[in-house]
Amino acid sequence: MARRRKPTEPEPAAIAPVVRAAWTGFATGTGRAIRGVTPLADGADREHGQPHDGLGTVLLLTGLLLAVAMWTHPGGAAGTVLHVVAALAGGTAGILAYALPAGLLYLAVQVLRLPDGFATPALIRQAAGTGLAGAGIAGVAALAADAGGLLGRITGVAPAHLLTAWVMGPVLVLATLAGLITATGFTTVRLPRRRKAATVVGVLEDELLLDDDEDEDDAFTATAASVPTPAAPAAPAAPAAAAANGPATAAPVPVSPAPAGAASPAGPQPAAAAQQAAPATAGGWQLPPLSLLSAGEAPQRRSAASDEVKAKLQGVLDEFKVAAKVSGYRRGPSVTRYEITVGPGVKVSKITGLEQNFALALGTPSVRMLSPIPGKSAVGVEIPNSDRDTVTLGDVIRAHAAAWASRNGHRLLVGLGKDVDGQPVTAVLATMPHFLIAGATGAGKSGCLNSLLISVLTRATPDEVRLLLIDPKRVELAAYKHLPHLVRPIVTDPVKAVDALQWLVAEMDRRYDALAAAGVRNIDDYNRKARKDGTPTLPYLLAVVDELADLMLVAKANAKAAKAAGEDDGEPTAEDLIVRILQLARAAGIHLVLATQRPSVDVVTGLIKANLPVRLAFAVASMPDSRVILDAPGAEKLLGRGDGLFVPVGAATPIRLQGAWVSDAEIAAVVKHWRGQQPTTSTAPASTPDTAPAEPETTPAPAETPDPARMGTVDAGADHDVFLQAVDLVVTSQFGSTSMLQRKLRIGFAKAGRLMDLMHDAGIVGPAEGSRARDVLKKPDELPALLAALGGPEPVPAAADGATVLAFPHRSHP
Ligand SMILES: Nc1ncnc2c1ncn2[C@@H]1O[C@H](COP(=O)(O)OP(=O)(O)OP(=O)(O)O)[C@@H](O)[C@H]1O
Repeated sequence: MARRRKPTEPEPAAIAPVVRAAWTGFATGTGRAIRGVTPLADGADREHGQPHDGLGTVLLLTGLLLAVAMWTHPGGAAGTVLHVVAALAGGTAGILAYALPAGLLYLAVQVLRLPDGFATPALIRQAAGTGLAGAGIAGVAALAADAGGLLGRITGVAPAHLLTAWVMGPVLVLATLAGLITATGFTTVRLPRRRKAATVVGVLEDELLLDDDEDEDDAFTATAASVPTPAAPAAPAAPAAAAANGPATAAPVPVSPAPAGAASPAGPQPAAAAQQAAPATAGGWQLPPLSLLSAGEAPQRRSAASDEVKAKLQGVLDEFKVAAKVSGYRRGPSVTRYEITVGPGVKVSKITGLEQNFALALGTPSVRMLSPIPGKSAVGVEIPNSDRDTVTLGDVIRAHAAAWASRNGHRLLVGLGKDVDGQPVTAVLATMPHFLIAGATGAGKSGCLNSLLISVLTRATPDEVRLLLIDPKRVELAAYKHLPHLVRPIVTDPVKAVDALQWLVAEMDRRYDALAAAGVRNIDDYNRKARKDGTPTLPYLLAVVDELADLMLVAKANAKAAKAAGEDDGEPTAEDLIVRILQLARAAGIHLVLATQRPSVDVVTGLIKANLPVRLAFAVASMPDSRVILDAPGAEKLLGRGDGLFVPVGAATPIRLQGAWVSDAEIAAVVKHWRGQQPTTSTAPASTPDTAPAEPETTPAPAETPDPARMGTVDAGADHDVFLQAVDLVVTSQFGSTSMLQRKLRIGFAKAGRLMDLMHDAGIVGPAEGSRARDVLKKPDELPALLAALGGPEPVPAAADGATVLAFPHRSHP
């Protein structure tokens, strides 16, 4: 008769889930502890499943039990049990039983830290090699001293009956050696393989790096002779050599190993390695060390909170009887993406339709569904992490340490952040070739601009990249005002910002003239040729506008007011200029980064958007705002503080990323590094006098001494008459403004800019001073003699009233 269970006795069915839950909790905790001590390997969590915590924990416990049994001899009842275990192990493996716990513990750690499917071939190879070596050792031990246990008898004694011990001995030794070689790979030469983030950006970056290799190599070789030997990055090790390299290289670059926690998810490319490989100097400039950029927190791959969310999502699916399974998750820096595998015959819309229910179950409005997850046949649900990780630019750069350290890569390589898989996202601004960053206030635009600028400043000298910073908000970019990379002081006045854009258009035209004269198609070809010919190269020009709305709206308001007053002079608007640059500037090496917190159609107009395919949206207030930026909804569900959606070149779907962060202290350190540096040699002066490094805002540029000897040599070619009219206008009005010349002489901006440059060459006006009109260095009473010197008509005698008579009748202004 079956025993009746007492009413107080728990049902076995009720015990089982408790035990299972306790075991799962224990195994998960063990796995997390192991992973906390030994971080995942490069790319370990990208394409693979979760680690096997259950199997790993069983192996770990077995290894520990055997270790205690074999290596210690405890007394008491436990000792008796362990003695039996040791006897069993010894009987099976002989003397090898002493090494068995070490093997099991190693295997357990590998199973716990490596995700399913990752490094499986390597693990199988190691296990097979170890097995073969074990069989060989046990066989030899069995033949020599009957100490090989059951295993040794099978592998050594039994075959020796057939082949004799004289044959089996050497065979077993050879088998042992072969096993050891297979397991350790001791004799194989392993070339390091570079792993890259499999983003569209990464691919582009690869192409670019390869493309540039050849000529950049040339450049480096060519300059190596004329430039002092770069100071060894590990300068403390070779102070004497560094000191011998002249002033620019004498100061050793401080190199410190990456602070604790610098391990990046993209793998073991240690910061120190990047520093060692990076040349400290380039063209006489000294590049800042990457150690100025700090490391973030070590990313967490799993957390109890994420496991809980996974269970809740599964709960919702079960509740609505949808045959789908939450098969896993990827924990990114700010959100975790849960993957739902859809069962056969289940409509995907049934899952996506549960968005509100997921939000309700989790108590968060920010649920974003992806159907499907790009590259996978699964539906994604992105849920904000309760504890977000800060992604530092230092970590993103160090994850691409090799690319950053290399002088072969593109100077406009920038770190943007990390994607949901925790992989670094980088981009080459030159391929984009322009970039729109938009988001509500506080969403992370300035953080992103800082990351872009600091990325460039860690790799590019002023000979290689020049910056034009337009900051109508006045404070956002102020930290950069002392950089030698600036082509002019930071422009803070929206009206003057339009002048700066005009200058940029003129610079673009001048560059096109230079490209045409050299018979090349773009700046890269031009620089390649210049290096071969030993002539100056052209720097890239990166213009950053923070805030586009101020510029567009103020300029629009001014134009409207001028029109109302009947003064519409047909000058190009900010939009006209921006569109022109967006359309044409790429070949000239000019790239625009536009940031705005007003993603409305009057700021990000259709024309601007049509020419700006690469965009990054941070959190916005509404879906229409998201549509303005991305042509799709999604940005309204972002979390702010650097959580963004990035549309790279040619991408169909945006990449969700957590923007990289640089602190004010890091910006200050990098700017301080550059401030005050003067190159010992300069390989690439700017293309025009206008692109010479600007004096800081506080120090007005000294007026250039006019050189009368230069006047006769000024040659305006076919435009000589117009040039003389321009000189007349400028000297008479004492106003060295390019736009004034445009208006009065009805000429284009490029021509007006060229005439102004000629006047500068002739010592009539001073150098360009930001967006201000140039100083006029000639007085009206000097005009007749001046015109005569320039080959103009004979001086006209002064009028009887003493007023200067203009040598040229001005065209009437409509
Ligand atoms: N990538 C990031 N990582 C962590 N925190 C960030 C990040 N970006 C921004 N934040 C946080 O959000 C705050 C606001 O960011 P930021 O100044 O970049 O916003 P913004 O979009 O430029 O705003 P505004 O338009 O008002 O200037 C920062 O002070 C910082 O605390």
